[in-house]
Amino acid sequence: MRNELLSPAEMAEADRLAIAAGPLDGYGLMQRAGEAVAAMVLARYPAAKKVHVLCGPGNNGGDGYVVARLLAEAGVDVELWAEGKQKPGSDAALASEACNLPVNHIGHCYPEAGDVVVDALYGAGLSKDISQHALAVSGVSSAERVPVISIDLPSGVSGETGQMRGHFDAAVTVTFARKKPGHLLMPGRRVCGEIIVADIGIPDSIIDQLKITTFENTPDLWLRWYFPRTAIDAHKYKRGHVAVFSGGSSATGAARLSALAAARTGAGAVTVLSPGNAMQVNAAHLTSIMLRKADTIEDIAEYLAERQPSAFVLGPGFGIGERARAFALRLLQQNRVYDYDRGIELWGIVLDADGLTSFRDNPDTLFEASHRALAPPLVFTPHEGEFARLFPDIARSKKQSKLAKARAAAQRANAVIVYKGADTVIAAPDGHAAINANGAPWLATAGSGDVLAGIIAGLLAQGMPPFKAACAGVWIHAEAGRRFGPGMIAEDLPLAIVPVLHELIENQPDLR
Ligand SMILES: NC(=O)C1=CN([C@@H]2O[C@H](COP(=O)(O)OP(=O)(O)OC[C@H]3O[C@@H](n4cnc5c(N)ncnc54)[C@H](OP(=O)(O)O)[C@@H]3O)[C@@H](O)[C@H]2O)[C@@H](O)CC1
Ligand SMILES: Nc1ncnc2c1ncn2[C@@H]1O[C@H](COP(=O)(O)OP(=O)(O)O)[C@@H](O)[C@H]1O
Ligand SMILES: [K+]
Repeated sequence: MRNELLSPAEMAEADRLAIAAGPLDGYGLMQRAGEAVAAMVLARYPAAKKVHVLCGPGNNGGDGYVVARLLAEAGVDVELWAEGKQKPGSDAALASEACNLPVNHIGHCYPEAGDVVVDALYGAGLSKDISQHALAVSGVSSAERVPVISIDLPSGVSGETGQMRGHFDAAVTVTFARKKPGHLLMPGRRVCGEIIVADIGIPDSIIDQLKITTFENTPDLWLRWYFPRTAIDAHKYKRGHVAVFSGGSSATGAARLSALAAARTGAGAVTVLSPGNAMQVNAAHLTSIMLRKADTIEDIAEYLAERQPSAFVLGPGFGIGERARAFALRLLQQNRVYDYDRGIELWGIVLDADGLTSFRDNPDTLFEASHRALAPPLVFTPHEGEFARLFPDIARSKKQSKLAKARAAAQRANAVIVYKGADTVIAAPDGHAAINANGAPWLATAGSGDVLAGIIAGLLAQGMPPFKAACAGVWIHAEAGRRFGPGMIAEDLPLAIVPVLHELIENQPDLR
């Protein structure tokens, strides 16, 4: 499955290249788009009393005229409703000329129960708020439970940002060639319904020419080439050793959740680094996970020299303040270690929660350390609040999408950013980014983020490159939560990832 996400500008470029390469011209692509939508409507809604096709002035509307013509030819009762002025000579104008149905003004459209609405008002060209008339049709459709089939995007949703300027609530959205970021980013994702990607004759070779750097986060992105393989002669330290910093005696649970998750993800050994005052409570709750005292910078230096762990988690339940800053900066002083034989980084750091918030007053000290030439691979896992503390100006931007914000932050921090939420975005400093879409609201439970940090560290420790480790970690975490469903608490998650891992490995013969 191809999982590139195309911005509206990239889609327009694909369109241009496809038309230049032939054999289809713009009008031909529009016919194919209309055919795909009409076929879907006929297959899904064979008993529709009436199909209302709403056409805007641009090419989205053009697709709509093709749909209306094809459905009418198939014997469906079709009514056409339009708004806006078409450009004379445009493909859309040609499509409307080829459709002989009477055109009514959208202001008079009142769909009734049993009807179907095809929303072909605005797609990639959305440039302002949708009209009151369009909103009224959307409202009546929802109230009457009339299914809306949106062409390309629910009108009002930006394909670039997922932001909405008034909107339709689609049952199905049919888009072309590839999904767009707006199909996966909130709030747009909420109103797309089922998303169908139709092939309209733009070949993969054209998409390849665009050098796309935005992807839907699916296993295709990281499973085949990057997922850790466990060598037949592995021993525990060869499988990676994760160290997780614990908070003080009343805040140790978060670190243990991370530690357990790292171990379940396949790290061969995991150690909780605990303040002296929390050793007792940690010891009482750990079995396979090791425990070691780490109160000072010197303790960390000693540990680093002695055990050479392959990944750290710093932040969950750690406490905000000078100690977190000092520990993080000490880890960042350590040089990266690249194993040229195996082609892997030998260690990396996941900074989460308090590890991020501790730098809110002076994030530049963190960024200076992360930009040092030999600094180790870094993954930050902020939720929205933590993101705003570290990157307040980026967070404030009204214009930028969550995708653009995560990219800007990754560049500034020279770290992989996992900008969490229902539409988690993973972005790398080199501009690659992925949007995650397999989660479920059950994941919004205290400690869930701590588990995610542990999963990512577990993968980093096994030599997975940081962007791929972050993408895989987010997907596995989301998949485990989605499958577990209601009633899940963070304690359940480390065990819930096991069947997900089994399935991934089953589906990839050379990982078995
Ligand atoms: N390969 C492909 O990509 C293919 C794409 N195809 C289809 O083309 C679609 C993109 O077409 P498009 O570029 O003509 O843009 P579209 O969304 O029809 O709107 C542009 C017009 O609407 C106007 N307008 C915008 N918002 C408005 C508002 N809220 N309220 C009122 N007016 C508003 C805007 O006005 P302006 O900003 O110019 O003032 C302009 O006149 C794409 O989504 C897909 O369906 C297929 O044909 C097959 C191949
Ligand atoms: N509505 C949702 N749908 C899918 N995933 C969600 C949703 N809400 C939260 N999540 C995920 O749950 C996790 C919560 O992490 P975080 O906010 O750090 O929680 P905590 O600090 O309690 O561990 C993140 O991975 C986030 O992406
Ligand atoms: K639309």
